[in-house]
Amino acid sequence: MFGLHKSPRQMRYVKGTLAGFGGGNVEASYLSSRNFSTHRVLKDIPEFVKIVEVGPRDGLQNKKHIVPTAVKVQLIQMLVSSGLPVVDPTSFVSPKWVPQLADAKDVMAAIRNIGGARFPTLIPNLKGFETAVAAGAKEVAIFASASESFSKSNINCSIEDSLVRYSDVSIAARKLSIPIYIVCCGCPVEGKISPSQVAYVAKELYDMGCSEISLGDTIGVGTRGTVIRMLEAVIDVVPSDKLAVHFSRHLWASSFKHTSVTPGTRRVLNTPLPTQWSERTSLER
Ligand SMILES: CC(C)(COP(=O)([O-])OP(=O)([O-])OC[C@H]1O[C@@H](n2cnc3c(N)ncnc32)[C@H](O)[C@@H]1OP(=O)([O-])[O-])[C@@H](O)C(=O)NCCC(=O)NCCSC(=O)C[C@@](C)(O)CC(=O)[O-]
Repeated sequence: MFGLHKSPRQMRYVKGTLAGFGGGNVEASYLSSRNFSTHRVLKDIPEFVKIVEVGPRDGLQNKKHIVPTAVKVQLIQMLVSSGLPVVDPTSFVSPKWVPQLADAKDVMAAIRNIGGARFPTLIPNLKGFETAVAAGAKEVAIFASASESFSKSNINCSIEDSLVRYSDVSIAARKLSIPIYIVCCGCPVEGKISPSQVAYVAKELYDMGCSEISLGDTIGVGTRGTVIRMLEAVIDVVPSDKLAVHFSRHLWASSFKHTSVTPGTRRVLNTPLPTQWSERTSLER
């Protein structure tokens, strides 16, 4: 348990069942951890773990059938009731691109006053930012890619254009907390993404004032080895306490089973509800 490695006062721990992860929880996974400190990023374990549940947005954005707004709201309420401190509720993206989340305003209106959790919502540009804030969002997340092809297929612009776009958002959002997502381990079009490329995009986002940078294994091809190399490159340029990770289920499983990339790297873990990559490909054009 954390206490084996940290003093009791350092043991801040947010406990939550990992949706879609067979009901296992983080604490139990850590108890079975072994093999610390072979890598720089594994030298320490986090003081606490924050779970960000992204299911209502990431899980539902690729579903073939559009889930009714009331069901989404109920899902969010239940996730908050289960004790999850941060839930990604929806995204303010183009309804032509993601019709599954065209009801973002209604979802936000229904959940904005739910107490006990934060609701960072995903936005792709200034228009999304303004709409989200008008709908009651108090926190937003932008999503950049370290893959040129994925950036184009996901937000229809190059990496450099996305950084300009997000710089505008960052200026507008200065008073808000802005988590960031980056595709890091692999790209459906280009394949492997180099750690230095991830580090470059992460640093740009950090420099523009993003409070948190979540590195995403978006298509679920990351391994413990590739993620460690990527994290080592990123923590050279961004403080580790600003980093989060967003893993697919298999990476979650292997990370926690075999010790994990999370010790020493970050306090925030994202956990999407189970989705199949075959469903996710619907986002590509
Ligand atoms: C970025 C755009 C909008 C560019 O899309 P575009 O077609 O290039 O945009 P545009 O500027 O040419 O505008 C086209 C139309 O979209 C409208 N528009 C423009 N912006 C918005 C907006 N914010 N909200 C609503 N509408 C918007 C705009 O007003 C216009 O409307 P029209 O004049 O045709 O009626 C589009 O590509 C888009 O929405 N992409 C989002 C796709 C998406 O949601 N992908 C999934 C994200 S999840 C992810 O990336 C991974 C993550 C985060 O989960 C982490 C992980 O899994 O690892």
